[in-house]
Amino acid sequence: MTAKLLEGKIFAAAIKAEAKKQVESLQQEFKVTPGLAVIIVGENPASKVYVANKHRSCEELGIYSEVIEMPIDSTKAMLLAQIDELNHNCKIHGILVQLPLPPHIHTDEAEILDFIDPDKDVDGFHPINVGKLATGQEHLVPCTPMGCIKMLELAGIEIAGKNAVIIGRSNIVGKPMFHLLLARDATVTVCHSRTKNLAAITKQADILVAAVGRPHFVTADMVKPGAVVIDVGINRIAPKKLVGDVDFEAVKSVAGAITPVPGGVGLLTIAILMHNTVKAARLQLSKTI
Ligand SMILES: Nc1nc(=O)c2c([nH]1)NC[C@@H]1CN(c3ccc(C(=O)N[C@@H](CCC(=O)O)C(=O)O)cc3)C=[N+]21
Repeated sequence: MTAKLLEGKIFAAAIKAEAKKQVESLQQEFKVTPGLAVIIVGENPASKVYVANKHRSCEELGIYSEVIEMPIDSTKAMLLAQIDELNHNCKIHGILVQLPLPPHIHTDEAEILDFIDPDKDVDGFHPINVGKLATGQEHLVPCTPMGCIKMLELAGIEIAGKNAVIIGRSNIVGKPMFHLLLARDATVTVCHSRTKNLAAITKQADILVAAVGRPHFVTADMVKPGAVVIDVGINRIAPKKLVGDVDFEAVKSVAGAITPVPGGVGLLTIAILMHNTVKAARLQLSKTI
C-alpha cells in the first residue's frame, strides 16, 4: 500500500486564491491594502526561507509587506518600542515577531509577544487569542496548526469522532492543534517527551500529527495502517537537505495519507499567514467604521 500524498502547494494555492479575492474586495470597498510586518532579530539562516516565502506570497496577493531587521544585540526595550510603533501604524494590520529570539532576550519572549495588539497578532500567540481558541471563540489562530486543519478539510478528511494523536506540546503547534481538533469533535491525545509507551498510543491514531523537531522520529511501527500522517517537523540535516519528523519512505507504505517535507504543511503555514493578515485587516476596519 502506498499513502496518498497530501501536497501542500495544492491546498496553499486554494487558500491564497481566496485571500487574494478578499484583498481585492478590501481595496474596492474601503481603499485599504492589508499590510504585514515581520520583525527579525539577528541573523537566523532558518528564518530566511520562511521570510523569503512570506515576502513572495505577499507580493503575489497584493498584500503590503515590511521586513524589519533588528540587530542581534537589540534590547527588550528596543523591541517593545518597535512593536508599539507598528501597533499604531495604520498601514500595518498584522505583526509577526520571528521566533526564536536571541538568547539574551529569550526569557522576555512572553512579555514581547503580549505587547502586540491582539487584533494584529497574525501568529495567534497572544494570551487573548490563546484564551479565545481554548474557549471555542477562534479568532486569530496559529498558522501551522490551522494549516493542518484546513488541509484536512480541503482533502475531505473527516475529523469528528476520529482518534487524533499529537506528538509535541509546544505553544506554537501541539497545544493549539489540540484545541482545533477538539473543537472539531476529534478525541485528542497529546504525547510528549515523558509519555510512556508512545508507540502503543500513536498506533491508535486515525490522524497522527508529528511536531517533535527530531528527524525520522515517527517510524512505520508507530503508525496504524491507513492513518493520516501530518508531518509538522522542519529539520535541516544538511545545508540543502530539509526533512520532517516522520520517516517518510517507511511510513508512506503504512499510512493512508501523508504530508511530505518540504512541500507539505510549511506551505500552508504561509498561506494561513496571508489569510490571517486579511482577516486582521477586516477586523480593524470593522472597529474604525
Ligand atoms: N513568530 C513565528 N511564526 C512562525 O510561523 C514561525 C516562526 N516565528 N519562526 C520560524 C518558524 C518556521 N516557519 C516556517 C514556515 C514555512 C516554511 C516553508 O515555507 N516551508 C517550505 C519550504 C521549505 C524549503 O524549501 O526549504 C516547505 O516546507 O516546503 C518554513 C518555515 C514559520 N515559523
